[in-house]
Amino acid sequence: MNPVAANASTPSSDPEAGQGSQAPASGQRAAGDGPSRRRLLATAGAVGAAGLTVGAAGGALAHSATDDHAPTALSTVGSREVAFHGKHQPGITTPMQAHGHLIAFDLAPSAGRKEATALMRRWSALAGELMAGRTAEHAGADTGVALDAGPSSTTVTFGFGRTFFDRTGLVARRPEGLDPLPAFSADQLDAQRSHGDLWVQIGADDALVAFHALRAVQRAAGKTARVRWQMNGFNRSPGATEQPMTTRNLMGQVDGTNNPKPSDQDFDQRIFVAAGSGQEWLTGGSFAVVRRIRMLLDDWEALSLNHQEAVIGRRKSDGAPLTGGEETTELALDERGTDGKLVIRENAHARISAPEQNGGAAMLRRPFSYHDGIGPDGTPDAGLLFICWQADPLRGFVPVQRKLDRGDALSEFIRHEASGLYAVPGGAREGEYVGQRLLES
Ligand SMILES: C=CC1=C(C)c2cc3[nH]c(cc4nc(cc5[nH]c(cc1n2)c(C)c5CCC(=O)O)C(CCC(=O)O)=C4C)c(C)c3C=C
Ligand SMILES: [Fe+2]
Repeated sequence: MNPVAANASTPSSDPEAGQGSQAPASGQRAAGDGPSRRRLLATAGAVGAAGLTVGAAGGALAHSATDDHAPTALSTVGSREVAFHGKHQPGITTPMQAHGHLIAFDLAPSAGRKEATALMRRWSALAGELMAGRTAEHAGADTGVALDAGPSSTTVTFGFGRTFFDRTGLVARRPEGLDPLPAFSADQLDAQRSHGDLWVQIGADDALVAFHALRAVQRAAGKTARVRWQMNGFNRSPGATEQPMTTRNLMGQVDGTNNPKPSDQDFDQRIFVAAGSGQEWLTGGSFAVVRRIRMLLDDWEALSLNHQEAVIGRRKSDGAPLTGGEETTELALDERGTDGKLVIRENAHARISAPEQNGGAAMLRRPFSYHDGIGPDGTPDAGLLFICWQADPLRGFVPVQRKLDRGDALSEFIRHEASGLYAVPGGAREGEYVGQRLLES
C-alpha cells in the first residue's frame, strides 16, 4: 500500500486554489511505490512498438519501446494522488478535477443492511486502489482503460440518500438533514434522474482514468445495487490557463470566487458535521445537494455584455464586482450609481446568494459543467451539475435557493431539472470502510 497523506481540509485544499495549478495541493501527493497500473503494464510487455505517450497538455513524455520497460516519470497531472483515508472523504475540499461522473444507485429488492455493508466494504477498497492509481480488480479482470495512467487526482466519494435508511432498517439513524428539500416554484424535476439510495461522485484529471473508475464502481455494485441515474461533467484542465484561476461555467462567468475557504475560521463548522450532532456516525461528514441545472444558452447569449453582468453583479472578464476592484474584492452592496440605482441590482445573483443576505447561510460549491448534446429543437442540453457541501442543508442550500427562487435575475436563464440530497459520512480511517460507523453500530 502506498502511504497516503491525511485528507484533511487545509488552506491549500481549497477547490479554487488548485484549479489549473501545477503543484499538488495538500491531500495530494506524487504517485509512489506499489504495484501501479503502469508497472503492471510494463511487466506485461504491453507497451506498443511505437512508444507510449504519457502526459497532458504541455508535458507529454515519450516512452519508447526501446526502453527497458522501466516506467518513466509520469507527467505532473498524471502523478497527482489524493489520499483516500482521512478525517473527511476526498472530493469535497479537493481541487476541482477536469472530469467528473455522478452515479446514483438503488439497492436491489433482495438487498438489505448485510448486502449494503458488503458493498460499502467492497467499494471502499476499490476507491483506495483507484485513487492510488492501481488496477481496480485482480489483473486480468480490470477493463484496462486506465492501464498506462497514474492516479490523476482521482477521488471517489460516497453518500447515502434518504431511502437508504429505509432499505437497511436504519431509519432511527437517519439525520434530519436528509429531510426532503422543499419544492421550489421554478423546479422542473425529473424523478428518474433524482434521488437514489446511494450516490457516488468520481473526479479525475484524465477522462480515461475517470471513466475507468466509474465503470469499476458500477461493476463492483454487482447484483447488490442497480444504477438509477448517471451524469457526466467537466471543468477546466489543469495547466490550461497561464495562471491558476477560478474556473468558468458554460455561461462564461468566473464561478466559485466567493466560496468559503478552508482557511476561514468557521469553514469546518459550516461544511462538516461536528461531533455532538446526534448522529455520531456522521461526524466529519457533510451533506451534498446535487442539482442538474440546465442553462438556456440561446437566451443567455442573446443578452448584451452589460445585461449579462447585471444579472450576476460581477464583471464577466475577471469576475470582479460591478462596484469595482478585482475578483476577490468584496461586493459593495449598498453602492449606488449616478442614477441613484444600486450598482449591484436588487435581483443580481451574487447579491441574493451572498451569506450576509441569508442570515449567514453558506455552502461550498464544487460543480462540474455538463454537455449532453444538442436537443431536437437545436438547443444545447448543457449547464451545471451543481454540487454544494454543507454541515446542514437548512443552513446552506435551502434558505439560499428559497431566496433565489423568489427573485434571482438568473432564473430566467436556467432550469433545475434533477435533484438529490445525500448524507456523506466522514472519511474512512486506515482499516475502515466508508459508512462503517453507521452500518456496524
Ligand atoms: C442555492 C444555491 C445556488 C445555486 C442553485 C446557484 C446556481 C448558479 N450560480 C451560477 C453562477 C454564479 N454564482 C455565483 C455566486 C454564488 N452562487 C451561490 C449559490 C447558488 N448558485 C452562492 C452562495 C454564491 C456566492 C455569493 C457570495 O457569497 O457572494 C457567481 C459569482 C461568483 C462566485 O462567487 O462564485 C456566479 C457567476 C450559475 C450559472 C448557476 C446555475 C446554473
Ligand atoms: Fe450561483
